[in-house]
Amino acid sequence: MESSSHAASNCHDALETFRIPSLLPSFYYIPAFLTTEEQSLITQKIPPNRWTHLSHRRLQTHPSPLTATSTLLAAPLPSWLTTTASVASRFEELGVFNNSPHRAPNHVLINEYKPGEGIMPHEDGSAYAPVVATITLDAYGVLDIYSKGVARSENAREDKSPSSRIQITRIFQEPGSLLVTIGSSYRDLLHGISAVNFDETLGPSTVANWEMLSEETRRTIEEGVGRLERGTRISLTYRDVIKVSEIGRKILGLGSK
Ligand SMILES: O=C(O)CCC(=O)C(=O)O
Ligand SMILES: [Fe+2]
Repeated sequence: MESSSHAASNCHDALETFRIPSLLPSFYYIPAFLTTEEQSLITQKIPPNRWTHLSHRRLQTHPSPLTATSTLLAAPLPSWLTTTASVASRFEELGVFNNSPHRAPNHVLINEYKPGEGIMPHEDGSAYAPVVATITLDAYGVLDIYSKGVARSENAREDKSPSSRIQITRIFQEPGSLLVTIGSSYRDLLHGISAVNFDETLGPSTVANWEMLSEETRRTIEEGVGRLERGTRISLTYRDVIKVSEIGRKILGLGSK
């Protein structure tokens, strides 16, 4: 859909260089956003006592989980999430949050996936402005992208089964990379990570950002004939929660840290 690139570019000029060409116009892949050293600086700062254990991954939320009404109690993000490797400044340079209400992230989810773990296809929903900046740490990831529509079926009930969702493509996330999902890609598509120990059939025809991967990554995948063994991947997803309540700051005395 080359014709839509101009409309998408006006506020995200710096990001345009990194647009994944074969997808809807609002996925951007920035390889080597962080060096190996910068990745470990961040990994070392992740607090070991903040994990919530879920069935197929573990999760932590900063500065705090949203309330039942999808509201963030105002509090700054911990500085290690914004100043380490100048992450927040690098987002600014790229204009990642230029169009979001607070023009900067105010919420970060940290997910850790061991080999064989993943996350079911889902959408991130309307609590957040439609922009997510995902940093991949330590090991590669493969994000499966699905349309919200379901495959046609003779049996209407079957339409609701997860297997009938239409997988559009996959995005390969190298360690240290940044993936930015904006606008229609955020609103109109689902994403998930399959709970496998090996990814199979990786290659130019199945990975949307194949041409943007390093030669080393492509060679490794080719040597494995499209098969790659998962390691333990940590993802940091930076978001802008739309509703923010100052009550947390005023009454609970939060935000002074
Ligand atoms: O780990 C990822 O890259 C995806 C995480 C995710 O989709 C989520 O937390 O909503
Ligand atoms: Fe998600």
